[in-house]
Amino acid sequence: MIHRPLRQSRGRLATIFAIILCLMSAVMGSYVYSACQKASADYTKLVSDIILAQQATPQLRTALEEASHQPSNEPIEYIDYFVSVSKQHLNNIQTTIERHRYLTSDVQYLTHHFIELDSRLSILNQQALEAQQRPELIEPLLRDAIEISGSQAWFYNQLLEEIHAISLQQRLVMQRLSIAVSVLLVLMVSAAITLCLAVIHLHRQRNLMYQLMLTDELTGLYNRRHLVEVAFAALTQAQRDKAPLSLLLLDLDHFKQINDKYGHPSGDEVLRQVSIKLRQLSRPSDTLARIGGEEFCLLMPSTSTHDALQVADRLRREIEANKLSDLDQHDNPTISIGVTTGNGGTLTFEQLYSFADKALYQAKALGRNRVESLLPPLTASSENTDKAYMQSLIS
Ligand SMILES: Nc1nc2c(ncn2[C@@H]2O[C@H](COP(=O)(O)OP(=O)(O)OP(=O)(O)O)[C@@H](O)[C@H]2O)c(=O)[nH]1
Repeated sequence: MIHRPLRQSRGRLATIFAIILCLMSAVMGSYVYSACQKASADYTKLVSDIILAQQATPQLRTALEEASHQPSNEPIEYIDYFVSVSKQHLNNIQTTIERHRYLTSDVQYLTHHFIELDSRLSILNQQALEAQQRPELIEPLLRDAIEISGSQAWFYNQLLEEIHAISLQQRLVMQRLSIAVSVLLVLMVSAAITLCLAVIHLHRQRNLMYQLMLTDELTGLYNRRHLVEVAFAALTQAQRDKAPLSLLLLDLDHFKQINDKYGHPSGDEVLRQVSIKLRQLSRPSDTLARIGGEEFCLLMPSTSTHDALQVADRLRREIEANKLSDLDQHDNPTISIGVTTGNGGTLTFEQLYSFADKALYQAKALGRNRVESLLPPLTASSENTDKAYMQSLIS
């Protein structure tokens, strides 16, 4: 049998372990959630926006270069077209970037290029308007536009490289994520198992505690607390059914001498052996309890005084005949028994007990190893009959 404090500390450990597992699961869960968000970000639209912008840039540049070789009013239109297409691409890219919050922080360092390119395109637009009045401005304007398209090409390249690096990170995150999910699953399963074990353990503890509360540790018989509870219910039932309820008080004779001669452990063994014998001899519907050192009680529902006296005498004879190997033959224990019966009246357990106790006292006084009965006043008339019957049994 496992020692009780050990059981308790095991239960506490299981609870602590379960709490730690739950906390770890929560931490892992939040990590998995954020990693999932990161890994699931879709940059396809952004990449296609950049590639479109990248593809448009050389065409615009070529058109601008061609326009610079044919001095006419047409370059202004080219510049207008260049500005509006470039602004549109920049806008698209910026909007898509803003939609991906994990990406925004990674490309933060490129933000000022956005602003710069945008403002340069706006200035170019203004200058194009002026150049309509002053044709000499067209040439420097075209040079500026070509330079801006170069900056754009560099910028788009940078962005693509950045996204490529981010997608590599994503793959890494995916790998870590799958490991984390596996760990999380293991943790959750362990937590569930530990919790189940803790619940089972607590349930067993509770049952054991309940059993300890109701039984006598030395003999395994019921204790006084349980007897009183059962007696209360049995008395109520007996009163309702107007049925008899008998109570036997059994006390080992000269038990002190056994203790003194053979020692306390042997005395304990005698108590255990006598308990086993009494349990074997009593009916399952009766309640047998150890209520004191060497004192036992047998509660017998629906049993008349006549039947109770028969049972008592059988118990007395069996205990007397039951030879215990540890003791010398003449030291074999005997018992004295006090019997009483409630006949459906309003007797309490304490009153019934005091009648049985007085009967037991009488049995001791009359020489021990015998059965005596004492009935409550209302049924006293039957007492003489029982006593006469008992006397015949004893003699
Ligand atoms: N070994 C053992 N002895 C116990 C236990 N409980 C009580 N006793 C002993 O039981 C003895 C009871 O002594 P007494 O009350 O004088 O009763 P007795 O010697 O049986 O004498 P009578 O009842 O008058 O026949 C005492 O010596 C107690 O120490 C127990 O759990 N184990």
